Amino acid sequence: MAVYTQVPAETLAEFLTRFDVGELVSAKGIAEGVENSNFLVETTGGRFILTLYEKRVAADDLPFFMALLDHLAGEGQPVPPAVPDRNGREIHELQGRPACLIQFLPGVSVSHPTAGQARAAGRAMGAMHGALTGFSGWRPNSMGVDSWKPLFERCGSALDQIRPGLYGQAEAMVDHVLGHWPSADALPRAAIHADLFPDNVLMLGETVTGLIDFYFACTDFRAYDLAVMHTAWSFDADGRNWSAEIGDSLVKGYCERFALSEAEHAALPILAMGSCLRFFLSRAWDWLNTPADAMVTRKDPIAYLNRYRHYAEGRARFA
Ligand SMILES: Nc1ncnc2c1ncn2[C@@H]1O[C@H](COP(=O)(O)OP(=O)(O)O)[C@@H](O)[C@H]1O
Ligand SMILES: N[C@@H](CCOP(=O)(O)O)C(=O)O
Repeated sequence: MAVYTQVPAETLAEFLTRFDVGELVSAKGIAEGVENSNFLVETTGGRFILTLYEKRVAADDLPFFMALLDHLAGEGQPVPPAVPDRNGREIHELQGRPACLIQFLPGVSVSHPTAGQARAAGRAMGAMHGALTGFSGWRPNSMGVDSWKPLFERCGSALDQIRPGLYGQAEAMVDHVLGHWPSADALPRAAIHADLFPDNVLMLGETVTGLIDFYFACTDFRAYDLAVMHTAWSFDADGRNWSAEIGDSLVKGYCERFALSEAEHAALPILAMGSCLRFFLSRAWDWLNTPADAMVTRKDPIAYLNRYRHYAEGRARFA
């Protein structure tokens, strides 16, 4: 459960008076998510998501995320922009944290996507990339390739507390990925989501109703976004089994909406290995450093070591 910061009902009711959204009816902490504190807020005017930004989201980055969401919403993409207050402000402070009131979108995130759902999600990413070609905002990837070795070093030998021998395995992954990563100008760069896991795609049946959680969005290789999606969607939870059907459906759907160049397609395996390393490292760090009293379910880093091996050994491929 991701609620790091509690908001008393009186404080929330007072906060909502800044907006034209009616009066507070109910508020519930949201179980899903690991990064921020999220609440489902009902008012006499409708439903909203209240997000308090924690640890990895820097307040200075919020204007980029909000501009990205406003741009995508303006292009008709299914994303939830922030609700402005009566003075047009989207970014606020609540309980000492940066906070936004966000439009609520219908839909549920799927745990076991079908091929049809994977294809729809791939299409949604392709359409989002198309809509972002006109977006000029820029943000470096704070969880990108330059951060991986420092993060590995910060985890250090404590990795062996997660599983004996993990430090050496992680070191080999870092060496391989950094040694084979495409040079900065080798592939097209653009604004990307960078975390489009199934839990960040809301669906009703095979229709995508929402793309959410843009708080890792950044400028990076565009094809890296598809690689992240492939690593997140086409395996079972512990990363032991890969589904060619799901993986191929994602890529097929994506290419129905946005073209992949030959160079991007050829780079997908190393981009996927980089994605596995990135999520392995952030999960390992969180595993070792999440406060004992945080209402959050830690995510298993080994599931990303397992995925990495599939790509490294050619058992997971790109259509
Ligand atoms: N705009 C939204 N509309 C509907 N539900 C949302 C919206 N934003 C977030 N949620 C719900 O809150 C959960 C956590 O949000 P998310 O942004 O993924 O959190 P975190 O940043 O902590 O990972 C989502 O899985 C979803 O259930
Ligand atoms: N998707 C990442 C963690 C980031 O959490 P999210 O809830 O913001 O998607 C992972 O699974 O490690």
